[in-house]
Amino acid sequence: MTPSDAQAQIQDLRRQLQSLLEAAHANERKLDRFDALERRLVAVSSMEELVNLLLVDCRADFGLDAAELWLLDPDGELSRALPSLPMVKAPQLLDNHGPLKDIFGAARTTRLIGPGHDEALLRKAFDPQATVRSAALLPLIRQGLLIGSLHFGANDPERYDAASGTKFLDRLSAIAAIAIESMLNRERLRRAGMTDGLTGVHNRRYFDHRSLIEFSQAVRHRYPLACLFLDIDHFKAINDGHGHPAGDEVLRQVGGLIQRSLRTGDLAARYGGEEFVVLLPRTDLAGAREVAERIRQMVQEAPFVMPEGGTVSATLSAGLAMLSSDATSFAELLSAADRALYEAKRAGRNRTIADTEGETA
Ligand SMILES: Nc1nc2c(ncn2[C@@H]2O[C@H](COP(=O)(O)OP(=O)(O)OP(=O)(O)O)[C@@H](O)[C@H]2O)c(=O)[nH]1
Repeated sequence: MTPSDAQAQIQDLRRQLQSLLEAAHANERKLDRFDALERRLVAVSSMEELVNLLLVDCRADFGLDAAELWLLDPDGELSRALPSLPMVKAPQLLDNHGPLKDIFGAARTTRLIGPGHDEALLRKAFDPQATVRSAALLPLIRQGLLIGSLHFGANDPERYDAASGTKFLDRLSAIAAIAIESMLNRERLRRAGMTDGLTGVHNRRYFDHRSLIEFSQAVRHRYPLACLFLDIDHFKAINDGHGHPAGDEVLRQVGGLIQRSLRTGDLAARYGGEEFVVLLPRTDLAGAREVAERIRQMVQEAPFVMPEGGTVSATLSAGLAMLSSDATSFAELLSAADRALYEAKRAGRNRTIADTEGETA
């Protein structure tokens, strides 16, 4: 070997060493980023924070071009809860396992897709506008069940290829699945604490809390606030004539019907047995009367279909009051609406009566 050959060999070895060092540094940085992400994942405190972390922050931190989260939501629980949450990008909710099966089949392990492979799957897994050329599709599994999937996509065709290792990604998907499951459980508990178990509308506890906020907002910003008390007529006779479960079913359906008649920002709650209360912020007397009458008529016309067959009919009475300009407490509004309800019952039921004492509109 000549001195110049030896020199060239040393140069070559230096280059190899340099590139190994760079790869080691790159891996270390990658490990640090995963580490930081894992720590943030286990510390999130709300569903929206978790979704933003997986879809927005991950994308920025890892230099991805697309990120998607699919969550299985067979009974529509998430589709009811998520729209009210402030999220930059929402997860896609699946009402069945089909799309997850298309990706993972029976294997349910991380799938790396490089260029020229499974392009139809890439189009399914990402927004059609994203020009994803390679991707990592991560299954989210909890207690042996596939609960969703997390998709990372890159325009760079070399970013993910089938031969790469998936150790980091497997770990990330396991932690993401735990974080999602515990967030869903927390969200369920939170909602259960403010929801009436039978009718699905808010419970009295939540109403007591929210009504004080609505009251002070209406006073501060000087906008009208209407309160309705809605009480099913002769409910005892429904229970006595058709049985308690039939009474429960009527209550459940009336609750749903009230909820569907309201706008976002209105508040409906089950106040007691067969009595509901509704708060309508920024609504004047005429508007509130219209809402009460709409609900009353819908109840009057509804055949309440029973699960074991047959129908039950019902009517309800409504008492309506407006927050008066000199009101000093929310209780005054409640008792005015209650008084009006009493009048509606006394006048023959199945009607709406507005309290006139505190009326300002
Ligand atoms: N099925 C069922 N019944 C309930 C529930 N909560 C309260 N009730 C019943 O609702 C009935 C209310 O009866 P009342 O207060 O006498 O009033 P009403 O028969 O509706 O008569 P008016 O309000 O005067 O038209 C009672 O028989 C309660 O037992 C419930 O969750 N489910």
